[in-house]
Amino acid sequence: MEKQPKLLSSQLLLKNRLFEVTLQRATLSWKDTPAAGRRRASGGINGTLKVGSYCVPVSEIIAVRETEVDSRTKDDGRWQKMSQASAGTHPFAFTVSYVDRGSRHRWRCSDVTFHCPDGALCHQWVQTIKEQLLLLTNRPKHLLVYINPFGGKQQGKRIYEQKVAPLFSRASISTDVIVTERANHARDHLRTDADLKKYDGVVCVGGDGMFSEVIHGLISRTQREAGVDENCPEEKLVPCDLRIGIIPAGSTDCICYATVGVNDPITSALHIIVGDSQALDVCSVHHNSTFLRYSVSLLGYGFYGDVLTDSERKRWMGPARYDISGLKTFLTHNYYEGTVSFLPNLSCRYGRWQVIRSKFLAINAASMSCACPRSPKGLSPAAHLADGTADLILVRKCSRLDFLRHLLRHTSKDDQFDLAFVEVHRVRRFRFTPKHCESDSELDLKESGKKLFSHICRDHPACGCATVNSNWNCDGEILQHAAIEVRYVTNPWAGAQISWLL
Ligand SMILES: CCCCCCCCCCCCC/C=C/[C@@H](O)[C@H](CO)NC(=O)CCCCCCCCCCCCCCC
Ligand SMILES: Nc1ncnc2c1ncn2[C@@H]1O[C@H](COP(=O)(O)OP(=O)(O)OP(=O)(O)O)[C@@H](O)[C@H]1O
Ligand SMILES: [Ca+2]
Repeated sequence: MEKQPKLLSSQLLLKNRLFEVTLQRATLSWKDTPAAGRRRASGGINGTLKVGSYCVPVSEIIAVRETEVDSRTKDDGRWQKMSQASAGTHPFAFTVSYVDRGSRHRWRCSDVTFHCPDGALCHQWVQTIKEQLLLLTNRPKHLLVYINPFGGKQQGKRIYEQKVAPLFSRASISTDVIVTERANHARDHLRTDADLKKYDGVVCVGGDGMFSEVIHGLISRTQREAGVDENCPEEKLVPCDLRIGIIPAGSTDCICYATVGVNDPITSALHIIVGDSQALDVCSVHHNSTFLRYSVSLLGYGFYGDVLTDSERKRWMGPARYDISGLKTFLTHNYYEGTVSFLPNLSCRYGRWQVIRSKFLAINAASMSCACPRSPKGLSPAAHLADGTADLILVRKCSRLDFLRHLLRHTSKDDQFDLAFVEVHRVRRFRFTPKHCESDSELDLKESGKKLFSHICRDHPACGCATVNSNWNCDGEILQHAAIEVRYVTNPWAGAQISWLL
């Protein structure tokens, strides 16, 4: 193997001890020098070389700067007193901020300060690291940020200002920040007003609903500019070339959790800074030939539709609304009759549609795992993020106790699909027609002012336990139609590349 030359190698002081510091093969490393005598054992970062040795890939360096030398310096958040001798022999210093990978996918920004014997050497280190950082072309420089001040526990603004903005500024990322004033403010601004050429990405501070606003704004704008008709289900959409980042500040945060592994604002900010990206599946939802919405996480009819419908009236409760509405919906135990048709993801290009007519407690299409703090492995743990398919989970009518067994398995290691009344299919397209609008009378019913959910189930006139139709929960938004057709909007064979996370 060809030996790559060291870009830089010097003996520098770190916390009053001499370290051999090298920059080589896009990695900054430092290790105790033999002259430094016996060392206490110390844990490594980002892959330990050995005791007292550390390395950080340049791709995980956030920033480097020359530092004022005081006889006291701050390392790892603690004040260290530099000995007079060290301050005298090494009066120049530079600080490297880097990603410190913690446990369970949690990232933090740590600082390490190296002291140099002369100013020229210090300057050379800073310049060389800066030059290496400039080679990383996937990092964003200008971002457009939308903050939903009312998402989740209404902490979006504080989270951004206290945890995220200081990191963006340290990484020399410039931002235009818009605090939204109404629902769909971000979507409409992206769709028509925003000067997108100025930015390398769009960041939303909020939950899944804010991410949904951003993808709707960006996808619609891109299609309009390319002359693609979103209402036509057969049209192939043009991919957007802006990346989208999420700073989690919502109630479910499942898109963030399922892509990053944790819903932590600092971790997400660091992923954005280092330019990480992840393709996501996006599916389009149509009713007849009318475009309704795009979805990236869950399309849920029955249980999750009813939870959402009920929870919207309890928004003031914050994230707890889902637990209260979840309990209420569970106790109500509604089921819905209808026909699900789907195109399985088989290797044959012209697969056959399968049709299932039944009574369902829930019909869930998970385009990704939908992992979230309530369910760390998600609704469908094996669903892929960008394969052009969804896992269609059909939960047929069963007893409350059986449904509880199914729900409980979302919170444990047990298989939620290994139950007689649950089946799961990996699909590229699907349709649903509720029994009561099989003749396409749904719209007429709505227009004549009859609320569908006020209909009493014919099977249970006495108890009134079941309504005729549920609503679709589309990434946390209620759809206006129960009869829908869903397809993955990009090439079903290559996987979707429509939107991607920073
Ligand atoms: C007994 C405990 C069972 C716990 C079962 C937990 C399953 C949780 C599965 C969460 C799946 C989230 C899917 C993501 C959907 C997002 O696009 C959307 C927008 O953010 N969020 C929701 O719709 C928000 C959906 C939130 C749903 C919460 C459901 C809570 C059910 C509670 C049932 C209690 C039964 C207790 C009986 C004694
Ligand atoms: N300024 C605003 N005023 C009122 N609603 C807003 C505002 N900005 C955005 N919204 C709407 O708030 C809704 C919820 O936002 P968001 O997704 O951020 O939080 P959440 O619903 O609590 O979290 P999750 O979607 O993760 O469950 C979205 O539908 C969004 O359109
Ligand atoms: Ca998928």
